[in-house]
Amino acid sequence: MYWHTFHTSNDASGALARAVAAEIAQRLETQPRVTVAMPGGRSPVAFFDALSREDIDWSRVTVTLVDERLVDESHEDSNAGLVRRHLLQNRAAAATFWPLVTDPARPEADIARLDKELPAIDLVVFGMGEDGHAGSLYPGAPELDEGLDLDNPHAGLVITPPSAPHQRLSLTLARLLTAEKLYLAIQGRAKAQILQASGWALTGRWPISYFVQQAKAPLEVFWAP
Ligand SMILES: O=C1O[C@H](COP(=O)(O)O)[C@@H](O)[C@H](O)[C@H]1O
Repeated sequence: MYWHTFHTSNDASGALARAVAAEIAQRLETQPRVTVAMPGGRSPVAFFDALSREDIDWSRVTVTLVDERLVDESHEDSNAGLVRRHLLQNRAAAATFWPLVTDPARPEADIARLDKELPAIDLVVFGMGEDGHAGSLYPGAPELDEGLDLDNPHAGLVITPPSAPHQRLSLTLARLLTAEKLYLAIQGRAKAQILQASGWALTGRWPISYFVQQAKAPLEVFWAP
């Protein structure tokens, strides 16, 4: 795990946008397309706005999500809506968006679609809650073991968070760890403490620990107090 520490969340968002854009540009030199899975929630707005202005060949970039709430895209809590409003703008308007949820009433149909059609993910940018949830892999969710099972053959699953609104469709840990690089964007001392503690115990109490204690994909942390 590599930590990058910044004075302000704006500094962290700008640096993360530059790092992700540089990684995409470098990959586009040797591969035809790049696919990036993005976070939702409240935190990524400044990062999305900065990344949308980066000068890369967005026409060869596919953007998908790490997780999505089972709501219509017009709902204020939709992660797809957030990506459309803040990332698929400016230069990034040329990117292709690959939504996780097309019918919130039938997530099992979207899970089958993910298994068949989700492109290979090159990069993952994700966030973490103060309870240690990563993406929508929530502690205490009845489906958590399935989501953390590295032998789970499915790309996604429905998650029922015990302490947050909406059922979710989340990519599985197994699928997220197929990425070649992981970027974790977090803010605040409480999240930093959880992340540090998660280095000591691999536990469903802090699902983030499964990303910290793995050797498949390098994890870069962008943090500001
Ligand atoms: O519910 C979610 O929460 C996490 C963390 O969100 P944040 O706003 O506290 O950073 C987020 O990464 C995830 O994609 C989202 O659906």
